[in-house]
Amino acid sequence: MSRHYAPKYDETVAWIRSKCPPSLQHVHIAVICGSGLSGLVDSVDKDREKVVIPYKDIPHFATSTVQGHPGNLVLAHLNSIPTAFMVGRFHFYEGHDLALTTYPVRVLALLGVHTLIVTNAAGGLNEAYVPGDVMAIKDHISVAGLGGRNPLIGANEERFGPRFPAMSDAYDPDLRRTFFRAVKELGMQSIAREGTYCYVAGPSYETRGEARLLVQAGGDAVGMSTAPEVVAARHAGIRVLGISLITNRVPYRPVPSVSHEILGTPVPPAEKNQAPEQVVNHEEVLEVSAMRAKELQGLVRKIFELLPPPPPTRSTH
Ligand SMILES: O=P(O)(O)O[C@H]1O[C@H](CO)[C@@H](O)[C@H]1O
Ligand SMILES: Nc1nc2[nH]cnc2c(=O)[nH]1
Repeated sequence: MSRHYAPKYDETVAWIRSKCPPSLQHVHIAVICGSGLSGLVDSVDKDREKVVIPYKDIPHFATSTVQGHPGNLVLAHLNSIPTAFMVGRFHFYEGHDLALTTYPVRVLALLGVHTLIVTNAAGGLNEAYVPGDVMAIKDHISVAGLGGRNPLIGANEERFGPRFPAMSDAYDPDLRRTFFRAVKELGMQSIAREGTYCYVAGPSYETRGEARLLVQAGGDAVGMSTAPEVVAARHAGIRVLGISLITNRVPYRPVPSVSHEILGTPVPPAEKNQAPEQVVNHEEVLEVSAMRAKELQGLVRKIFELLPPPPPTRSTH
C-alpha cells in the first residue's frame, strides 16, 4: 500500500466508530457482498442495532460506481456477532488504485475483524459448473497480480503484516469445512463446489483464448475482484472464506472460423459439432445473483452459526 494512504486509516476508523453504538465499536467478522449480492445484509439480527453508512460519507473511502453495488458500510449483529457488511465493493477497473480498492479491508482489520467472508459473482470455467452453483474458493490465480498489480506494492505497512506474506494458505480450510457443513445442513449439496478463482482486472470479459488459458492453468471460475482484498486481508492476519456464485458460463471453445464458408475448405476438426456458447453480460450476472439471493442469505446465516472459534488475537491494532 502506498505511503499516501498510511496516516489516514486511524482517521477513517475513528470516524466510523463515532457513528456506532458501543456494541458495534469493535466488529469481529466482515462480509463483502459481490455483484447483486447486497441482499446478504438482510440476514442480520433484526432486533439489534444497525448502522448504515454510505461510502461517500466515509473519510478516505472511494465510492462504488458499479450496478449491483449500492455502496454502504453496514454495521450490525449476525447471530449476535458484531459484523461489518461491505454492501458493494471497489474494483480496480473503476479506476481506483489497488491501494484504494483494498483500503476498506485494512480499516476492517483495525475495527477488529479477524474473519472475512468475501463473496463475488463469477463466470464458470469448469465444464461441470452451471449458473447458480456456489463455489467455496480454495485458491486463487491473480493474473493481474502476476502482472504486477498487487495491493501490497509500495512501502510495507508493518503494523498490518510482513513484507513478504505467504499466500499458499490464503483460504482457511476450517472455514471451508464450515461452508460445507452449512451446505450439508441446508441440503444444498447439488449446487456446492470447491475450486480455484482467477482474478482478472476487467472490465472487459474474457476472450475465448484468455478463458482457455485460465482453464489450462487450473481455474474453475473467473471474476474481477476478491483476490486483491484477500491479499490485503491475509497480509493483515485475517482468516478468509471466499464464496463465488457462478452466474454464467465463460465461452472458451475456439472462435468459430468463417474462412471455409467462403473458400470451400474443410471445417477445422476442433470446431466440428461445437455447441454454441452464450455471450456473457452484466444483466445476466445480476439476474442469477437475484435468483440465488435468498439461498445465499440462508447459507451465510448458517455459516455464522457454525463458525469455528476465532483465531488468536493479532497485534495490528
Ligand atoms: O466480483 P463482483 O464484484 O461480484 O462482480 C463481478 O461481476 C462484474 C461483472 O459482471 C465484475 O465486477 C465481476 O468481478
Ligand atoms: N471476468 C469475469 N467476471 C465475471 N463476473 C461474472 N461473470 C464473469 C465472467 O464471466 N468473467
